Amino acid sequence: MSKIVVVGANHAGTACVNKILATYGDKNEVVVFDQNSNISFLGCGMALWIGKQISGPEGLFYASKESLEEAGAKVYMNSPVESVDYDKKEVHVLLDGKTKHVEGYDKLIFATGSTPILPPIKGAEIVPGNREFKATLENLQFVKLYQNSEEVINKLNANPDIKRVAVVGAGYIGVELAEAFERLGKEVTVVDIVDTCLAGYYDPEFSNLMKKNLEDHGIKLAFGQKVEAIEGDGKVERLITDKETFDVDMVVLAVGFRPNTALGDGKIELFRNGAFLVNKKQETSIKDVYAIGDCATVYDNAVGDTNYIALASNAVRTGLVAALNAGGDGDVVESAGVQGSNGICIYDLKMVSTGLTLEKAKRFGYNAAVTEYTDLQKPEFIEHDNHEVKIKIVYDKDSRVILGAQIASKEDISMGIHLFSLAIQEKVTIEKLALTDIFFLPHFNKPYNYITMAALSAKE
Ligand SMILES: Cc1cc2nc3c(=O)[nH]c(=O)nc-3n(C[C@H](O)[C@H](O)[C@H](O)COP(=O)(O)OP(=O)(O)OC[C@H]3O[C@@H](n4cnc5c(N)ncnc54)[C@H](O)[C@@H]3O)c2cc1C
Ligand SMILES: NC(=O)C1=CN([C@@H]2O[C@H](COP(=O)(O)OP(=O)(O)OC[C@H]3O[C@@H](n4cnc5c(N)ncnc54)[C@H](O)[C@@H]3O)[C@@H](O)[C@H]2O)C=CC1
Repeated sequence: MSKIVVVGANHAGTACVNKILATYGDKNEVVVFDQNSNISFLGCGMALWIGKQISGPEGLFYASKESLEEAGAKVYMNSPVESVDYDKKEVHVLLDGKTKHVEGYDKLIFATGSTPILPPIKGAEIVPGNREFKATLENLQFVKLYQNSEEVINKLNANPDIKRVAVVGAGYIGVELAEAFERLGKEVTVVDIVDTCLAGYYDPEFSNLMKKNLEDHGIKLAFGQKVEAIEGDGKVERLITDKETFDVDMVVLAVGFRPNTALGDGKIELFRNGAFLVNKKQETSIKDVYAIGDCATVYDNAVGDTNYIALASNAVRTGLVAALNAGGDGDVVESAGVQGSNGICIYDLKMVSTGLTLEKAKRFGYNAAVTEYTDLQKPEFIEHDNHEVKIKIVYDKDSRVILGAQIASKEDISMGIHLFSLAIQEKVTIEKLALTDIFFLPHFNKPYNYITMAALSAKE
């Protein structure tokens, strides 16, 4: 019997632990340490909870210490792993945040995730040693954990005077929270250093749809501005950028995640952003040490190389791969790689994307071209609930292989993006996509649907 120690039990850790125990039963002793008091919080529900679109946070958890223990693991919560002795194969833990404890391992799996990036903004600091990203200035909020959303909600409930909220970062978290605060009747300003929103996921014409959507709902956009300082007498009063000063009562910082890899202690090879560099088996550069989820790299099929993409979907899948490799007797399972598929729904605008935008494809050196199409979801004779859909496909002019896709509509077009995710993974060409069998039923789509039409319209 071998002992597997898992550090971190959120989405990656939970998936991994459950898979090891379900697949290899009693072959392994599984010991789990997590520094938090809860696990499996679905951050994606944070905006829905804050914006009162769901009644409470209860449904945002799908696992617990008890459920992992029922599956057969030994789980220690509130127990940070402080260091690892890779030669002796031991982890050093502060059990319950108090008692020093040493646990030996045969295999070690890091699922330590990520932390919110703290940009160099005067006045924006985290209380030293605080693991819940508490800022020194009151009403300056980081948003990652369950506790963070709870704190925001408690403050808003207790202080009706918090009327003006600035969100720094117009990525996925920032845009979702902007909607949530606006739904609460707050005056919302979204600031981003680049001159658009969702720039990592969409080309400008798609980002512009979201921009307009936000503005149509009264959200103020301050794009292309660098935040220099957050000021106030003990609590937030002003947000100062290189161009403007905003009087605000709360500031939320959401400018991306940084991998949490301090336990590597300079001994494990890292990617350029500090993530644990792993191969397709989730192995790090140290034997018997694996890394999964937001603390690790992924193999990105769209760029044909290692990359960093922090998503719960990647966390779960990398957890499964590590479980199958670490839990069995020399089993070898390789990740199929990822495309960074993602989606967002703000008010009634739904946008999904996968792979590379045109701008990114060019940056990665592809001779990239695009084909676009806009049409109704269903035939014209369907007079109700029939909205326009905009699609853009990015492909490589030389190899003809599909590199990315973006779709936007008021319709639920989310399932369509999975086709493109698989197409990128399997290196499907734009010509092959044009002849792909896509069913037709007027309740759902058109015979010459926008996917086929976009592919058939490829000119270059
Ligand atoms: C507001 C918000 C919305 C999001 N929405 C989506 C979405 O819609 N779709 C999507 O795909 N992704 C979404 N994400 C991203 C997603 O939440 C992350 O990609 C995911 O949480 C990564 O899971 P993980 O288990 O790898 O890491 P984490 O969730 O960061 O978990 C790491 C775990 O490790 C523990 N840990 C860290 N260090 C130690 C240590 N030294 N000792 C013990 N324990 C330790 C932590 O307590 C934590 O439980 C969202 C994130 C946020 C914040
Ligand atoms: N729907 C989904 O799939 C969701 C996914 N997530 C994931 O969680 C992770 C973290 O999300 P986000 O924090 O929103 O990161 P993000 O990468 O989506 O967006 C960060 C934004 O901050 C901006 N920015 C960077 N530095 C800045 C600075 N100094 N000042 C102002 N703006 C700055 C960037 O231009 C970018 O628009 C991402 O990997 C994201 O994909 C989060 C929420 C929802």
